[in-house]
Amino acid sequence: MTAVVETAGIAVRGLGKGYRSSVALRDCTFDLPAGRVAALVGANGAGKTTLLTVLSGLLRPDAGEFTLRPGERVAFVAQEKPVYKHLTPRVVLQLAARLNLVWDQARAQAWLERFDIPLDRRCGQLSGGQRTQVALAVAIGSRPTLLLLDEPLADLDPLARTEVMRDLLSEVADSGATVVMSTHIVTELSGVVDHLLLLAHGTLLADGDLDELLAAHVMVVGPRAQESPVRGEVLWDKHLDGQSLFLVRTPTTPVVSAPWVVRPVSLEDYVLALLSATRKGDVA
Ligand SMILES: Nc1ncnc2c1ncn2[C@@H]1O[C@H](COP(=O)(O)OP(=O)(O)OP(=O)(O)O)[C@@H](O)[C@H]1O
Repeated sequence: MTAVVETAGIAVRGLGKGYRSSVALRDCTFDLPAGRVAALVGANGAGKTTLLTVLSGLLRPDAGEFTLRPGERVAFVAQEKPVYKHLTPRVVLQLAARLNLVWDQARAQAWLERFDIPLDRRCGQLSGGQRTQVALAVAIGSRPTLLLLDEPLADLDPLARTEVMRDLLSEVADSGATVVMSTHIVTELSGVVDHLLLLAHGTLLADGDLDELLAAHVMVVGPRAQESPVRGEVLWDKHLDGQSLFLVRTPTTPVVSAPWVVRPVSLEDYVLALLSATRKGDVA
C-alpha cells in the first residue's frame, strides 16, 4: 500500500480576531491540505467572512498565525462582489489583465460568455447574479492556486448555482488549486466539496475530511425516548410526537434492535444538526 502524503495548503494556528464590540474568531486552528475544496459553513455572524478576509491578507488577525504554500496566488471573491459599477465587464477584464501578474484572458472571457453576461453593459446595470459572474471571471482569470469565495452562490438562480458549482470547482480541481467557499446553501455541496470547516460563534466546531467526518457519526431514529440506544457522544437530538432522532459520534456502525434504525449521516443532516445544537447552546 502506498501512503499518500498531503501537502498543507493552509495551516492555521490559534487565529483570533475581534472587533470593537464582538469577538469574531477565537483560537481557530486547522490544516487544509492543498487541492482540497472546503465548505466553510456556520450561522449568520459565525465568523466566516472574517476568517476568509484574514486568509486573503486583507485583515490582520489579533492572535495566532497562518501559513500558505510558498508562492501561492490567492484570489478572494468578497461577499459584496465588488466590481467597478461604471465599467463594463469587458473593461473590468482589461483592467484585471493589467493588475494581475498571471492572467488568462481566454479563460475569464469564456466564463462570462458561458453565462451570457453582456460584455459591454456597465456593471452597475447588471443584476446581482451577473455581477457575481463578473467577479468570478476575474478570479478565474487570475489562475489562483488558492481561491477564497465568500458566499458565491447567494445571488445566483438555482440553475446558475448548480452550473457554477460544477464548472468552477471542476476548473479549479483540474488546476490543483485549493478552495475555501463559505455558503449557507448546504444542499448543493454534496459531491462537490471534500472538506468541511464549521464555525459557530467564532469557534471552529468541526473540521476535516468530509467522508471521514460523516463516517464517524450516525443518525439513530426510533420511538420517542429520553436517551439514545447507541453509545457515544450525542451531538444533537430532536423529539417529535412519536419519534426521537439522535446524532451520535461513534467509531463503528452500531447495531440496534427494531424499531430503532441507524442511518448514515448526510452533510445536510450533520451541518443542520450542529448548527441547531449551537443555537440552543447544546454544543460547547
Ligand atoms: N466591521 C465590523 N465591525 C464590527 N463587528 C463586526 C465587523 N464585521 C463583522 N463583525 C462581527 O463579527 C462577527 C462575525 O462576522 P462575520 O461577518 O465574519 O460572520 P459571517 O459568518 O460571515 O456572517 P454571515 O453569514 O451573516 O455573512 C459578527 O458578530 C459580526 O457582527
